[in-house]
Amino acid sequence: MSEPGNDHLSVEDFDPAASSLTGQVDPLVLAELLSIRSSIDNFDATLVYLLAERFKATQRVGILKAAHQLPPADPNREKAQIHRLRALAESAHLDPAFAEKFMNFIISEVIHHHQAISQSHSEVAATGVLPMVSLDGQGFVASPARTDLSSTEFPPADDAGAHQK
Ligand SMILES: O=C(O)C(=O)C[C@]1(C(=O)O)C=C[C@@H](O)C=C1
Repeated sequence: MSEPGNDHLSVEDFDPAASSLTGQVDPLVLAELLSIRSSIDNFDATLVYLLAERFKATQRVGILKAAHQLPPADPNREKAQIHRLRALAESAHLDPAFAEKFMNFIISEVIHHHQAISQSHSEVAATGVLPMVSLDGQGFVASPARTDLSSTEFPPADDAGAHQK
């Protein structure tokens, strides 16, 4: 059984009834709290899946940008995104300032990933060894089996610059 906070906690180890309030509040109140928390748990799981899909998409952007030597950040795109998200947040009765802060937090993480991809792309060009970038905070994993640059996932050379025009 893994401890909470352990990096390798498995989903099955989750105790939905874990609470510091157990034994300290009316059992009926605790039951209602746990019932609401079961929805919160579903929302949180969905957030993780949504974020994972978003990071999969931004990883593709990072690879594209690295392959075409484009800068990791696009400030005008960010301004437009934040403007739109603030409006969406307002209409959804979510604090726009929170929406902006959350979005900026995600985007800054994406930019770090882009920088890591760009650096590994340069290293591939310099060494001919293809590293793989992980999105789970574990850093780079060398891939000794992949040294043939003719079949990397980067767009082919004749594609270079196609999106810069
Ligand atoms: O769309 C891009 O160009 C991205 O790199 C993705 C993204 C984002 O996470 O939405 C991240 C960094 C950029 O500054 C703008 C947007």
